[in-house]
Amino acid sequence: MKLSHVFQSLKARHSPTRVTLQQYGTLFATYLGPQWLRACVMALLLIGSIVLELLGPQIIRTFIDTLQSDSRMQALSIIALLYLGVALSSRLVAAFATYFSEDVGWNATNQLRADLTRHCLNLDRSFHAAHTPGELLERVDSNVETLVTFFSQFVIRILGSGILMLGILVLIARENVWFGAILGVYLILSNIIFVYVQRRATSIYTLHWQAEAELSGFWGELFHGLEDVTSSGAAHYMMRRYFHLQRRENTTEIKSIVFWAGFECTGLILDVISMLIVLILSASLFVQGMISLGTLVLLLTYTAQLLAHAFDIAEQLGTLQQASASIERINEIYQTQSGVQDGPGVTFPTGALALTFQNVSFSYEAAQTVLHTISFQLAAGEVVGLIGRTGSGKTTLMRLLTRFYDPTSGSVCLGGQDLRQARLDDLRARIGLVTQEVQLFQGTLRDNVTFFADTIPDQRILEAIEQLGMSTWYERLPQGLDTELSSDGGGLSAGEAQLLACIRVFLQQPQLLLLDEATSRLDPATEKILTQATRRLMAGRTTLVIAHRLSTVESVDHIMVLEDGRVLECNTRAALACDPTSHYNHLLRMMNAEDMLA
Ligand SMILES: Nc1ncnc2c1ncn2[C@@H]1O[C@H](COP(=O)(O)OP(=O)(O)OP(=O)(O)O)[C@@H](O)[C@H]1O
Repeated sequence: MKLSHVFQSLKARHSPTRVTLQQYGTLFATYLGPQWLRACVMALLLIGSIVLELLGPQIIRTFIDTLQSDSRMQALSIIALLYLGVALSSRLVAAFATYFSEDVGWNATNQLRADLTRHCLNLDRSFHAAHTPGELLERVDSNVETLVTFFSQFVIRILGSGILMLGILVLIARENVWFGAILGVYLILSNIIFVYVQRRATSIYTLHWQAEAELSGFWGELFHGLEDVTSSGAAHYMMRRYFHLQRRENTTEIKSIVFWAGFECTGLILDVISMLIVLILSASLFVQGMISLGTLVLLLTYTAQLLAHAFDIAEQLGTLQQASASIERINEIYQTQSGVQDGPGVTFPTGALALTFQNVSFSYEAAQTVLHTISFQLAAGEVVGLIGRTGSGKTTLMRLLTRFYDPTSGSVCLGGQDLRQARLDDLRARIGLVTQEVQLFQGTLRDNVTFFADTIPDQRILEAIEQLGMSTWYERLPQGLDTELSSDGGGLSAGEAQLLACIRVFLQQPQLLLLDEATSRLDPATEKILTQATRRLMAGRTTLVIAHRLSTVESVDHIMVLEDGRVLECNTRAALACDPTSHYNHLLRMMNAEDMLA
């Protein structure tokens, strides 16, 4: 059972935020269930340490009572040694229990993190447009991190302390019912207070994490756009924004600290009052001769243990508060379902795929239609050049093909199959995409072209480089496939990054190719290699190329001109070039005039 099942019940709740006991239970069952053997060892060790801790005061009582009635050294020494053995074993067992609980906690959270990452990867573009990478990092990593303690410490300490306190209460009640009753009332009272505080604190922690996530999101954006920020002298404004977000994060953190301090103080006051009552009561029972000195010490030790564990529980409730706030924030992501759902699956033909847009309209937001009833057809293997002003909808059209979004109305068919019927993985494996901004990763050239897939042999990569006509460029790289690249470009120009993307796509062997030409000015050598590589990539593939230069569309079969999300004209390149009334012809004439002027 995966996280989706855990949170399915959350969706049915009235409040989208508060986590119920049942849901905690489901979470534990999901992530601790597969580790049941370790969890059992952990529970056994836990019970062992509890029994040993309960034994300690009993041995002390026997020691004191023996000392008063029969002071033989041998008996006393045996009792003292027994106490030492029990105390040592108790520590040893507790240490093993902690080791197991940490191990179980890490395994559980690693699994949770993997489930959450997978879920985020499957969400559509509108989700990623609404959440910055920094914010997602905060949720997938930091929020899950908080749950390590929840899965490990929480179980061992809350459960352990709870059982221990119950045991102590029973043992105290056996000695004196009144004692048991008073301490029982104390526990119920403190429990009510803890539950109340827990409910209040969750919203405070949530606010704090929201502020933290915003700050992380800001850092992510700042470091990603560092070049733009510094070159435009905007560092000062960005720092102001940073201070604003930092102040908000600090304020919420202070609130949560103050709240927690108040909570601890309440616990402390309750402890002092309880200890005072116990002291007065036990002293009067002893003076009246109703209990022995050993029993008096036993009662006081048990009471001290009881209060210490009640405080420990209070501390652990802090973990629970943080955990519930984390679970809520994780749940928020988990409740988000992708607008693009997997289809039942279809069989695509082999080779290049025909493409049909039928009355396709699309809007990112309901109020603004970006594409208006677009219809066109491309036969298998044809190449269409898309031209149009900025904002005319070229990129959006491509996004519909990769199903980053689905059309608001109409349909897109590839190889005669409606894209919505296809499985996403299957569809995307058939489409090669070269975008303007190629994302590089920290790693070698090999890692970057294979997306870290170690199943692709070097020989295949080198063949791809050769077949794309990029050998001259490759030979210039200092360490060949081992050349280290970094996510900020690592010394590669925009054109070179597109070369790298061409290798990626070539290795993928897609049936449909989508190219978004780099807008930045390329040096003539790189441009030549890139032009050759893209031509070879296009061979035998249906291709849609967003062209920012007219020279790019010189070799295409069809040209489609987009304007304000509408197809202005779509025909063979030759037909449009010959038609003096066409927009393309107008652009050609303008270009020629510019050339003559130059
Ligand atoms: N994620 C988004 N959310 C909302 N609106 C968007 C989003 N992406 C693009 N748009 C809007 O959709 C319209 C078309 O944008 P699109 O990026 O498809 O144009 P384009 O022709 O590719 O432009 P360019 O040549 O500058 O890349 C624009 O008005 C743009 O503001």
